[in-house]
Amino acid sequence: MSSKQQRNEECVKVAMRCRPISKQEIQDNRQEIVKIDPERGEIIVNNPKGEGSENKNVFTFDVVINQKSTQEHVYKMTALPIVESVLEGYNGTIFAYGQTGTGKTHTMEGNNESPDNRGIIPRTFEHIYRVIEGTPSKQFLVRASFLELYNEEIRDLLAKNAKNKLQLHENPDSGVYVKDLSSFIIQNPNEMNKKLADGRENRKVGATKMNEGSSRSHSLFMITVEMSEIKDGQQHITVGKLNLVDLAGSERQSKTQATGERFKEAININQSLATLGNVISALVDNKPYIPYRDSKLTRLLQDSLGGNTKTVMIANIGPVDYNYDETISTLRYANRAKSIKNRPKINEDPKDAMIREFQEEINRLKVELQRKMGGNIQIGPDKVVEVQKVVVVTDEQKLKELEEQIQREKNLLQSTVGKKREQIERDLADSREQKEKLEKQLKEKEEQVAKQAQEQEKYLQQIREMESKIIQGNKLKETQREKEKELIKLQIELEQRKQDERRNQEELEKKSDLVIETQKQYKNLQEEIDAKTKKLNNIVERIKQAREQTNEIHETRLREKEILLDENRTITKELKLIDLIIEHFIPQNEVKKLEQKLIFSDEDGDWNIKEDTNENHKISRPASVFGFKRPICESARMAIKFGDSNPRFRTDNILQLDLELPEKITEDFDGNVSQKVQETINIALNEDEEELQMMANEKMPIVYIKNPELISKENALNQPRVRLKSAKKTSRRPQSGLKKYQY
Ligand SMILES: Nc1ncnc2c1ncn2[C@@H]1O[C@H](COP(=O)(O)OP(=O)(O)OP(=O)(O)O)[C@@H](O)[C@H]1O
Repeated sequence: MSSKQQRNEECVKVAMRCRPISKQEIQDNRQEIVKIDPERGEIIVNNPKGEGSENKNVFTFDVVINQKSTQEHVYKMTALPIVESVLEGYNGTIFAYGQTGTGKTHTMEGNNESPDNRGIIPRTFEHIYRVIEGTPSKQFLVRASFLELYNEEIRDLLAKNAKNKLQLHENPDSGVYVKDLSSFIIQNPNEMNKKLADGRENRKVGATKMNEGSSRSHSLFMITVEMSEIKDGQQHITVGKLNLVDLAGSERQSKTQATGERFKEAININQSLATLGNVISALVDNKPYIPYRDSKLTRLLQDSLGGNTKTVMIANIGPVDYNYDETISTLRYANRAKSIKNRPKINEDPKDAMIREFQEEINRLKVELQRKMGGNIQIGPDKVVEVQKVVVVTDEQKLKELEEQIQREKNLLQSTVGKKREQIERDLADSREQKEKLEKQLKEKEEQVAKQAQEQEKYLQQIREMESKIIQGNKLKETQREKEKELIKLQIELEQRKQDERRNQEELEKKSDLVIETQKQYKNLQEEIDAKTKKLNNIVERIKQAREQTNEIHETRLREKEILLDENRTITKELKLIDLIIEHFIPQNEVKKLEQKLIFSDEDGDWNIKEDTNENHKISRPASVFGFKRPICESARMAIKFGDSNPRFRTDNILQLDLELPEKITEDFDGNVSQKVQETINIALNEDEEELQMMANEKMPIVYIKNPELISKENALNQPRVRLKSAKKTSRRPQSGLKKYQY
């Protein structure tokens, strides 16, 4: 936003007015909860249910008006500066807001009981015409319209048929306007008051439990003041528009006990007021979208809230405990509205100014009149142009001169006619016939003059009528107005300074509150930081301890690993020896046979001999021989024949027989190992350690070591799982001194 725009910014001025306690409230023994300090612009509302410092609500406004203030004071403090601005060409809005029965209509219209009771609207009328009277340098055209917004429908209160509903329209130049709304040119305050009274007659008013004569609609009295001035030979037109708004009261259905039509009215009233609240909030929060279109009320007030208008909001409240909630709600509403920024500017030379049209029409009529007169008294064309020029600069003096000229010409004409009549009478004797002829000519001339005079009168009448609509001040009142203007200017300046000081003070207080709050927060933060630092130190200490423990565990594990490796080496060594012995001293086919018969049992974690179910492996015996207990071979039979009582070959059942020893082909061991065997053993024992490392896999989870208790489970699990080199071959009874270890 440019600095120029910022300079033009002006906040909505908010005034608060509290009405006096009513007779009914006194009768009901109601407690007064509102205290007002007009000097400080402060209002304190005590919460009837609250306790201690909690029960005080303090608000500051640009203007606060207490219960005893006069209507004149209210006018001076709120409307007067706005009306002065409207007469300079600004737009202005004065609107009263508040709970039902708090004095909005009293503030805006007042009552007719006495002149002192007149409200803002009638005082505005007087003010406007007083200023006009004291400003002869300008011409004014004042128009008035009056409408109400009832159940979201717009009605023209000054129309012949006030029931017709009107529509809202918008155009880029003049903004939102009401189509076909009647507008009356008004020349004085009395006429204006008459229009206000006429409109009031048509306005929807009903009794609620809260207010006998409650306004059931929002009303809007619009005054347009067009001003024309000649400056440096140039015509300047400015237009000021003033909206005087009396809103219907916000209310709670529970309190008003409204039903039927009243209930519907109340819903609509509350709805449009809620929208007004939303617009205020959106403007204050600088939202990108302002919901003006949500109700007709906000559309009508669009220019007054956040637009090109100087706005005063008067928040009306009641003084007693019963209305505490509504009072606080109104004050909060008003407090927010204080921050709305408008950008008022003078409306200069608008295209559609009516005063320009009027002036042009008057000039046209005057030129026409001059032309007619000129034609009669035979004024040359050059002279007409001159007259035309004079007429263009219209004023009362010039018109008088014109009338005098007409009169002079009339007199001249009459004296000429008189002289001619004398001449005719003198010549009468000469010829009767000539006399009659001349008389006829004279009569025709007289008729012509009369007709012309009539026509001139008609034009003059028309001009006078149009000119009367344009009002112009009086020289005599000019000095008085100048003085009054000076005084008002000083008063406004003084009041503005006070209000600025108040706003600055409030801003300062807000800032110091913020500083205190920040300090408090800082203190809290410092405490939080201290607590967290303490926690952090504890955690660091615990981490340190944990690290030390981890190192210890690590070292233990390394030691355990070493031991385990050591054990592994020993086992591997032993296993290799066993392997070697098997390889070299047990026949391979026997080893294979045994391997096939052996099976590892997961249950008991040991090798068992498998039961051979293969039929082919079963020993087939010879079929039984009759007369013998069991099968018997041929040689046994022969032996029986030769008297042998136990002729069976003992080899029939080798398990019951001693082994038939093979023929001895080795020498007895005499303590000296042959060189070949010794070399083989040495190779096995000196083999690379890595190859000796043996770990069982899941199928072979058992190894035999000397000290299994030295291997922790953890270590065992972390060992690389390597299948025993000759697991099958070595899976036999362990060497003495080795113990079974299972991973
Ligand atoms: N400042 C005041 N001094 C004396 N009487 C007042 C004042 N304000 C209001 N009253 C009286 O209180 C009554 C209610 O006031 P008024 O009708 O103006 O309220 P309202 O806010 O316009 O109500 P509604 O919203 O229902 O139209 C009227 O009788 C009025 O004369």
